[in-house]
Amino acid sequence: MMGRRTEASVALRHSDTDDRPPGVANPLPSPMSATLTHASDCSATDLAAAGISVRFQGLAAISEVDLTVRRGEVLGLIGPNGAGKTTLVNCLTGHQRPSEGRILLGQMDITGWSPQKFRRAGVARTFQSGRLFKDMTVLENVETTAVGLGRSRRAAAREAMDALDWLGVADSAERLAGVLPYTDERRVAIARALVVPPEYLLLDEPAAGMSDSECDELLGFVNEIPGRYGCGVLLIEHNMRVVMNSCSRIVVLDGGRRIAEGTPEAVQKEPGVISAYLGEG
Ligand SMILES: Nc1ncnc2c1ncn2[C@@H]1O[C@H](COP(=O)(O)OP(=O)(O)OP(=O)(O)O)[C@@H](O)[C@H]1O
Repeated sequence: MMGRRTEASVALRHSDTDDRPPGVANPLPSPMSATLTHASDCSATDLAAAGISVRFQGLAAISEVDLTVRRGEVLGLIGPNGAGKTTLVNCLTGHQRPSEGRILLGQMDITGWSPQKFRRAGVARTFQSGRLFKDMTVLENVETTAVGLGRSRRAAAREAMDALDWLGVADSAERLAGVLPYTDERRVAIARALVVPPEYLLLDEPAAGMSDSECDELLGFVNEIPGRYGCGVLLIEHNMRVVMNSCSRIVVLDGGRRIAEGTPEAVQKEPGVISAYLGEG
């Protein structure tokens, strides 16, 4: 995982359009400037955190954070290690109950729902660790999710193969998930999250530990998800080159607080962001 200074140096050097790598699609048109968004501004279908705080035995992991994910966008969530990114995603997917604040799906308050209920409502995620069932085949891993979401076995098998095929891992369908190479494991985890198409997909460092080319290839798929599946994507990613190329909008956390939000160009010029990454006061 990259440290503060390394991430910053990449972020601050980067120009958002000029050196886009092969395989990484053009970013979506930017829907907003660097203005802040609050849950009360969100549309009927947005997924939003409204004033979310989480405390662990007195430690404030995140404090009064607002964030809105919209259908059709790739929203980047960045911040130094320990900034609260995973905790926020856990709240947005039902894996962590906030100490304060609300999670909204459109106008519906879904705070406190179970992760299964979030998924049935259309909010899917992947984890930093793949969390595949290692003694099941790749196909069974994806198929089981679809059956759990109400698909017949036949429809589940078909949709699972479609998702695996699109992500380039259909050849591994009958292999045990436990023997997959790391990059394929990540792709299968995304296939599982997409199998009954969600309205929102939250990806927690999907390319962590990959080489630059593996990372670009995977993020090429991520960029296509909104167009192909019609959903909104929230992407936690430490590789700033990838974030700046992939995301139409970025939210920055530091010390559990949201310190900036806006387009990649706007965010990387924010003094608070530069300071957070450089550790300057
Ligand atoms: N279950 C927990 N119990 C106690 N403290 C926790 C727990 N989960 C997270 N924390 C703390 O909350 C803070 C935010 O952690 P979190 O994992 O959300 O940050 P992050 O931005 O995702 O970090 P990283 O980039 O390293 O994955 C950290 O100080 C972390 O140690």
